[in-house]
Amino acid sequence: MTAATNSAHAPASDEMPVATAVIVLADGTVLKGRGLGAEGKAVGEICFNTSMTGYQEIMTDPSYAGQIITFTFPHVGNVGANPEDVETQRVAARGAILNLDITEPSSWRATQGFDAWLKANNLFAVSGIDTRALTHSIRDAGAPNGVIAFNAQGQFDIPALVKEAKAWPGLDGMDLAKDVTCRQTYHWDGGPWKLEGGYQKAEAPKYKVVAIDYGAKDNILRCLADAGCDVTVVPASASTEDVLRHKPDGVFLSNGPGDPAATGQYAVPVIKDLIAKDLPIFGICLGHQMLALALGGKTSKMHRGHRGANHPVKDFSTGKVEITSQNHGFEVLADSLPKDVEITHRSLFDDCVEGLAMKSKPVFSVQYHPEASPGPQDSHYLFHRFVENIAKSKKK
Ligand SMILES: NC(=O)CC[C@H](N)C(=O)O
Repeated sequence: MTAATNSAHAPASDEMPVATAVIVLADGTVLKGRGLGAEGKAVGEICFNTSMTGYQEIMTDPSYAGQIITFTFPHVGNVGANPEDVETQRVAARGAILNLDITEPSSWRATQGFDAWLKANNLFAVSGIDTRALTHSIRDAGAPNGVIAFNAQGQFDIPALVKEAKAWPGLDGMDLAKDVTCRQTYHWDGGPWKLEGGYQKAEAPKYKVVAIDYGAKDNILRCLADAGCDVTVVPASASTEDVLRHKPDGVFLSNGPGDPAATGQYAVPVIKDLIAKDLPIFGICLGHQMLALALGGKTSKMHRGHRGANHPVKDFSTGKVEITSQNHGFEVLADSLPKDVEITHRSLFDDCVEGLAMKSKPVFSVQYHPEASPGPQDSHYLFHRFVENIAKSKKK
């Protein structure tokens, strides 16, 4: 982008009494708006998400570590925040870029305003930005690095912020799973959410699953528990022995932030060992990418990535199209996959690999988010596919 832009719905920057927040991109572009949440600043990759709901789940998805999220939907914050709609307790995203100001929360579930929630989580946000223009620029030029800064007095050292944005190395080659993974092994015992009574206890589990946490969203763990898995969560650095000690019937590889090639340095050898043990394996997003690496494939950074809750994906095993929730900036390169791996799912937007499976073993993964949260639940069947694989392999 070359010029400062402001929303048609918000006063232009020169009419604004004081711009209390800025977005400063590495190319020197400055976008001015109103600060929300906590005062301070953060540097990261500026991406966009097209979901119309679920801003709290998006902000708490650990896969957004190192990223500042532009919400293309203009009304963000209008149903407030509550303690249930979070995907992790430690927020990893670095900030939010909004078009309209946050209004008073209007939902029976809200316990606080989104602004207060951002502040309580030490997150920086800016409203009054022409998010449409910013999104078009990301679409055309790729996701830029930038700084989000909120200062109530409107005092910003712009050249220093440009320097900071330029100096940030970017997500390519960055391992962030080590920052967001759990510190210790724990047992997951949360179940699905019901309108009456909120989160339930899961039904009596049938199978033991170890979930390797590279930055797992809680709803994945809830979906595994709901499908009949007794889930033990281990840190990203867990060794093969650490995983096998729990005598799992199956292993789950979680989503997570950063570059799979960087995270794979320590995770891929463990995944290779687990494949060799013939354990049923299911991977989601970063887990899918690292499974591909363990199988001999390659990943690379996408131009703008896929982030939203309306991405059509085709499942070639059934011929069905499902509308999926997505959040990825890296992809598995189809041509890099060995013969024993088939591509099971592809994006109907750009043909990108969205799922793969080994032909000879009960090992499969998807690039998108079947747990939704937010988004449609078309893909929940994958948790049952994993459990069926476990049931079959136990019968052998
Ligand atoms: N949601 C995820 O697991 C994201 C995976 C990876 N960090 C990517 O951006 O592609």
